[in-house]
Order: sequence, then structure tokens, then C-alpha cells
Amino acid sequence: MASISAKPFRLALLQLGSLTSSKASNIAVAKQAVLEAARSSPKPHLVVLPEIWNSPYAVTAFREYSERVPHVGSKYDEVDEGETVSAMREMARDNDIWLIGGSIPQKDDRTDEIFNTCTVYDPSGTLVAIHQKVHLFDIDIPGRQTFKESDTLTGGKSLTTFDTPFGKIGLGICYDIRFPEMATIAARQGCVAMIYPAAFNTTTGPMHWSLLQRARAVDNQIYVAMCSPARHPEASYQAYGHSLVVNPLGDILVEASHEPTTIYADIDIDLLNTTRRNLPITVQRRFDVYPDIAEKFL
Ligand SMILES: O=C(O)CCC(=O)C(=O)O
Repeated sequence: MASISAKPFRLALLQLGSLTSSKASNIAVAKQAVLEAARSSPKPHLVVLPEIWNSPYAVTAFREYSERVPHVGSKYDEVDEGETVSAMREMARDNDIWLIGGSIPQKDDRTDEIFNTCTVYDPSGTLVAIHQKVHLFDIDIPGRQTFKESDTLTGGKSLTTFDTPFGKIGLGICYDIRFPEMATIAARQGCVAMIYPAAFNTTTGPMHWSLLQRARAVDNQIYVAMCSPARHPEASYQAYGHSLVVNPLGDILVEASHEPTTIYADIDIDLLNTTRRNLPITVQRRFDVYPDIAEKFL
């Protein structure tokens, strides 16, 4: 587990702005941002969208904006799927990139449940991974931030990683980062990075946004990135912005402000492996002293 065989790659986080209550307009905004990122030089291999970018971030909106998400392995035009999913397939295929499609509200036709769901596409537009947010954002900081995703959403029941030619990537969504087991298990499975589409707020963002990412990175000696929407003065929910990438040493490589922007980072696998050699915590765990929470995932 100490060293990882993977290739360096370039990551782009799209901190989308101008998101409105119009799904069609939000899709157009995302499409344009992906196009611009893909045309930048050097071209990114992996492009990431933020949490709930096609809908207002409000429990009352999730059902109305929800879409059918087909199965992993489904290809372009093969299935009856939601318009946002089709658009994301095209973004990946037309720009020849890997796309982590942030998250969108997903409707499960069989159970009528709604999930907060991240879908991932390879450069052919094939859907390669689906992550349903496991930990729902139910918090109450009186007078400052109250949110109850579980009013309309159901939590996912599994962890998600996917393979690319440049390495294995682990996925979480926003609040999932507060639960360190997810990142630890992904790292133990060989992931080089945990990537979280996210939308922290202006209360908990300043408190914990970068701290949590640096903690997950240092604990697991992996890269960690969170991609947020830009702040929107008229929105009922003020996203924190500050999309961020942290390296396995816990250094912040790049951080956005709260404006619409795209940030880029080069993922350096040599640095990851050097960190693990120099600070060999991945091979020094004392499972004789404490139980191994991630053992069954090895
Ligand atoms: O954990 C937090 O402070 C914010 C989480 C959040 O905004 C979310 O899960 O959507």
C-alpha cells in the first residue's frame, strides 16, 4: 500500500457562476465552462463540476429538478436518461476529457426516492461511476445555518471509486468529507485522490472547508479536492466558493476566491510516493493496538 503506480495528471475544478433556477441555462453555463477548460493549455485530463449545479440548492427543489440516471457502463444515446446526464456525456465526449459531473438530484423510478448523485464519464461519454451522497447534510447552527437534506433526500449506501488511465480516484459529496472513514478506505484501496463536489456555506466554510481537506490529505497521504459553485448574491443558499486542491503533504496547491472561475492543479504521483516513503505512516499502523476499520476493503 505504501507506493502507488499511477501517472501524473492535470485537474480542473469548475467553480460555476450564473447558476439560476433554469436548468437549461445552468447546463449551458456548465457546457461553456467545460469547453473553455478543455481548450486551456496544458489541457486538463480530469474536469470536475460542483455539487447540485443544475438545480437550486434547496430541499424544496430537489424533486422537481431530479432526473433518471442510467446504469454504470451505459453509453451515449443508449438509454432514456435525464437531460443533464445526456449533456454531461456530450461534454466529456466532445472535449475528450474525463468528467466528474458534480452532483444532480437523481430520481429512482422504482422507489420514488431522490438522491444527491455524482456521475462520472470517460472521454467516450460512457458513464463509469455513480456516487450517491452517503451522509446527508442535516445541521442546525441556530441563527446561522440550518439545513435538512433528509427532508427530501435519501442517503446512498455505498462507497465509490473509479479507475482511469492515470490512477484510481475516490468520490464523496460535500458533507461526506466530515466522515474520515470514506477517504481512509479509498486510500487503502489505492486511490491517489479523493474528489468531492461540494457546496459549503458562509458559516461552516470559513470554519472547516480547508481544514477538512488538509486533514483528509495528511491522514491518508493522497490528493484532496473540493469543487464548489461560486457565490450567488440572489440565491437562498450562499455557497462558500473557495474550490481547493491539497497535496499529500497537506499544502494548498490552489484555492479560488468566491467568484466564478476555473482552477487547475497538476497531480504529481512522485510527490505522493515520496511523502509515503519519507513519512511511512501507511506501513506503520498498529492494528495490534487498535482495530482496522478499513481492513475488509484491502
Ligand atoms: O459540512 C458542511 O459544513 C457543509 C456541508 C454541505 O453544505 C453539504 O453537504 O451540502
